[in-house]
Amino acid sequence: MPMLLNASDYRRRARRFLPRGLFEYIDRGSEDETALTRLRASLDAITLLPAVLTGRDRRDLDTVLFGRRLAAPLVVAPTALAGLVSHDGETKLARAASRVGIPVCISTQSVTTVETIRRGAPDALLWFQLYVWRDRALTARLLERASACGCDNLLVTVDTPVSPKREYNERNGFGIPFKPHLRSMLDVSLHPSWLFGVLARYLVSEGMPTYGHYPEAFRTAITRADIAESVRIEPRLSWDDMCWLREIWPGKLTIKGVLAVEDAERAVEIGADGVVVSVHGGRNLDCLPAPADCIPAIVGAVKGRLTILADSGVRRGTDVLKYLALGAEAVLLGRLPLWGLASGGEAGAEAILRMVLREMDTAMAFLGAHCVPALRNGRASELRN
Ligand SMILES: Cc1cc2nc3c(=O)[nH]c(=O)nc-3n(C[C@H](O)[C@H](O)[C@H](O)COP(=O)(O)O)c2cc1C
Repeated sequence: MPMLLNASDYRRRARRFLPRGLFEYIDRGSEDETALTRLRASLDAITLLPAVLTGRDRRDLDTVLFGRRLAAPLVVAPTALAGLVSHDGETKLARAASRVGIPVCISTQSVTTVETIRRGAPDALLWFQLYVWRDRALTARLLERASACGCDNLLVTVDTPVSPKREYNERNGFGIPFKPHLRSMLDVSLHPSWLFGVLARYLVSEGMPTYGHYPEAFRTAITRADIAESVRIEPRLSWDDMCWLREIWPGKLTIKGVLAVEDAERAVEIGADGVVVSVHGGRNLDCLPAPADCIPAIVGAVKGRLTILADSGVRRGTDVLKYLALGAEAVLLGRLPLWGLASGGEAGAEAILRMVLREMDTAMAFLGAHCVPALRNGRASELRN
């Protein structure tokens, strides 16, 4: 087994294990992938200023988020189809996150239902990510299920009104439901470990994997346009919908995909508890600004009235520290846990999370920051180039 010492090692291993269509679905961006490049450039441009001679030799990463103590200011981000990366992948991610002491956010578009994930990971801190479906009654029913499973934070994703343009998915024949064609069949057959270790295990148990939360009729009769239409992501989503969700959702409400100060202020007005400053990992609109460039203004406007989370582009513990130093209270990790999952299942997901924690700890030692608030309040926040 090759040494997996950083995120690139895990990514390389994931690339070998996964069919190309699935690997690229996870790895790549949209259109010309300039958002991906911008994300890295923005994080790389940030420097952190250390405090020396602090007289301390231990760092504490624990943090209080939405009133709950966590082992670290990290969250496993919602990622559609994580269950394709490893058999039962979403439950494995939940168990890995639970062992590390951080929450995991289940996607509306997970392969495995929230009920099954809860059964497989009874101690996990579960959050739920919502794509609002056109049929609000079906949407409300889905939320009841998430709440009944103990999901205590709802992340409503508002940055995906339409399907992004990801040309490689079309070229690779990657789509849901999976429609076999020559290229994708060849791709799968060239990855026998995935074919037998993941796909075949679904085929012999529950059949072809698909979106587990979608109504039975949608999953079995995809050609029935009326059903597909009812669970289409609502393209006309508005602040009224957020008010409706605030009324019906009993837990914390966080809006994911906010970049403008005005939108963060609206989030406060409708009674949201948090926002995620995110560009969806550079997977949606290719000309969005980088979150690092948006966080300071949002923090300046709404700090103390909203919990501000961030994601996109994190590949090192130092990237997490940079988002924290800009004022985010926690950071979501999307691709990293998936690469860990592909590399070594549940143990791989846990290992990559622990690697990020170690990288954070080492960097905090260099920075003279003994705890997470010290990063936010200390010299590390006087840092932008
Ligand atoms: C394969 C994949 C699937 C994703 N699916 C969802 C999703 O279903 N809902 C959502 O809100 N965000 C989704 N995202 C975005 C992540 O939640 C997160 O914003 C992003 O991955 C963070 O960037 P990073 O991957 O660079 O860490 C997905 C990301 C990836 C990589």
